[in-house]
Amino acid sequence: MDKIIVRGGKRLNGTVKVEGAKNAVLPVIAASLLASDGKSIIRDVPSLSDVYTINEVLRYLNAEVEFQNNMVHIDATRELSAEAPFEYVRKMRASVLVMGPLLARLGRARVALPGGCAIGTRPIDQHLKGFEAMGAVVKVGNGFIDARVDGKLKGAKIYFDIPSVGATENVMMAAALAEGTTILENCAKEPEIVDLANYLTSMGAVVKGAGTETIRIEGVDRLYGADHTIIPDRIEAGTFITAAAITGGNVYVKGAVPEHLSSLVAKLEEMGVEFIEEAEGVRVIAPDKLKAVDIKTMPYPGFPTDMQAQVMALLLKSEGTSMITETVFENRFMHVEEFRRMNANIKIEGRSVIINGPSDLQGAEVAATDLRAGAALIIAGLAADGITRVIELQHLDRGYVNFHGKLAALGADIERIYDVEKEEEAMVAKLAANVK
Ligand SMILES: CC(=O)N[C@H]1[C@@H](OP(=O)(O)OP(=O)(O)OC[C@H]2O[C@@H](n3ccc(=O)[nH]c3=O)[C@H](O)[C@@H]2O)O[C@H](CO)[C@@H](O)[C@@H]1O
Ligand SMILES: C=C(OP(=O)(O)O)C(=O)O
Repeated sequence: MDKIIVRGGKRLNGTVKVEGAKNAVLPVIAASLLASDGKSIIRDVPSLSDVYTINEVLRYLNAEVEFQNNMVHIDATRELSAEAPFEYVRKMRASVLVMGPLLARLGRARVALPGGCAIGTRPIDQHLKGFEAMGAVVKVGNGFIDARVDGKLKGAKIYFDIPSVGATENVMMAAALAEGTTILENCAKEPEIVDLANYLTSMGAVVKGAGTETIRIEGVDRLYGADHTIIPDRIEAGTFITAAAITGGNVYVKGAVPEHLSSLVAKLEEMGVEFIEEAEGVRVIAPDKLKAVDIKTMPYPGFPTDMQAQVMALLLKSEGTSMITETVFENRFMHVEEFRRMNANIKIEGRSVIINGPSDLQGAEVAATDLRAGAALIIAGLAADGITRVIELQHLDRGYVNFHGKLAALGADIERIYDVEKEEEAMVAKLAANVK
C-alpha cells in the first residue's frame, strides 16, 4: 500500500503542465475499434492506470495496442472479439464504452455489467436505449449485457432522458457505422464529446453538432485509423488551480483552456481568486482571504461534479457559510467524513453540504474514497496544520499523473511512500535486530 504525506503551510509557486484529458482519451481509444482499415495514433495520452486498463481491454478484444512516450498506436484491423469481461469493467466503468463500437462493427457486443461505484449507482439505461432504438436486441443476464443486431444498426432519432456523457459517446460511436442518419437529442455538451467527434470525423465519420444538445450523425460504411491529439485535462487543470488558491499561491497552469473552465473560474473569482489568461494557459493568483460561495454541480457548461470535492476543500478555508449541492451523482460526498477527520466544520443535508468556514484544518490520516476525493484531501492537507497522510491512492492514480511530484515541484512539502508495509516490515526487522 502506498501513502502520500503532506505537511501543510507552503505557498505554491511556479508552473505546472496539464496532461491530456483522461475523460477524452478513454472514449477515443474505444472509438479506435471502429477502424477496420489503417492504424490510429493518439497523442498526448496521460500515463494513468485507466489508460492502461482501456488498452488492456482493446488487447483482449484482439486489437494491437502500443503505449509509449504519451502516444498510443492502435491497430484494430484484425478480427475482433465481442466480449469485455468483468475483470476490466470492474476496474474501470468506462470499459463499457467499447460496447457502441463493437456493436457497430461486429453486430454483437457482450460487456460485463458495470454496477455502481463509490459516487453513485450509475446505471447505463440511456446507452442501451440508444442501441435498441438503432435496432439492437439487448439482454441482461448472468452479469453481462448482450446486444445483437441482424445486419447493420439503423440510424434513429434518440432523445436522452438526461444529458449523459457516456451515453452520448457510446451511441455516437455506434451511429458512426450505422445505416442512415442518427439524430441524438438532449446530448451532453462536454469538451470531451467534441474531442471524440473530432476524432471520429478524422476517421471518416460524418458528425455534426457535437458540443450542442443535438448531434447528427450520417452513418458510413467504413472507418479508418487516424492521427489525433487529446485535449488538455480541464479537471487536472482545475485541481491545480484549486491547490494554488488554497495555499495563497501564484501558479501558471500551462495547457489550461480558459473556455473549458468558465464555470470554475467564475466561482473562484467570486471567492476572490484572480486569473490572468497567458499565451498557453492560465495564471492563478490567490487572495489573502477567500470568500464563501454557493455551488451547484451541473452538466457542462455548468459546474463540474469532478471538481466538487477539490473546491469543497477550498471552501473549508473560506470565510463565511458556503453550500455545495451535488445534482449529478447521488452519493458523491464520501470525502466529507474524511474532511471531518481533519477538523472540518461541515455537514451533509440531503444532496447539499453546508460549510462554516474557515475551518482550522488539522493534519490527519485519511483515505481517498474516489479519485477526486484523493486530490481534494491532498489539497486540504496543503492548508492544514501538521501532517496529513492519504491512503487508497489507487483511486488517485486513475486520474492524476505524478500528482505529488507536480505539487512538490511547485514548492509543496509532500512525498509519496511506495509500499508502506514493506518499509514498515524493514523498520520492524531492523528494530528487532537491534533488540537482539
Ligand atoms: C470516463 C468519463 O468520462 N467519466 C465522466 C463521465 O461519466 P459518465 O459518462 O458515467 O457520467 P454520465 O454523464 O453518464 O452520468 C451523469 C448522471 O446520469 C446518470 N445516468 C447516466 C447514464 C445512464 O444511462 N443513465 C443514468 O441514469 C448517472 O448515474 C449520473 O447520475 O461524466 C461524469 C459527469 O460529468 C463525470 O463525473 C465522469 O468523470
Ligand atoms: C468520476 C470520474 O471518472 P469515472 O467516470 O471514470 O469514474 C472522474 O473522473 O472524476
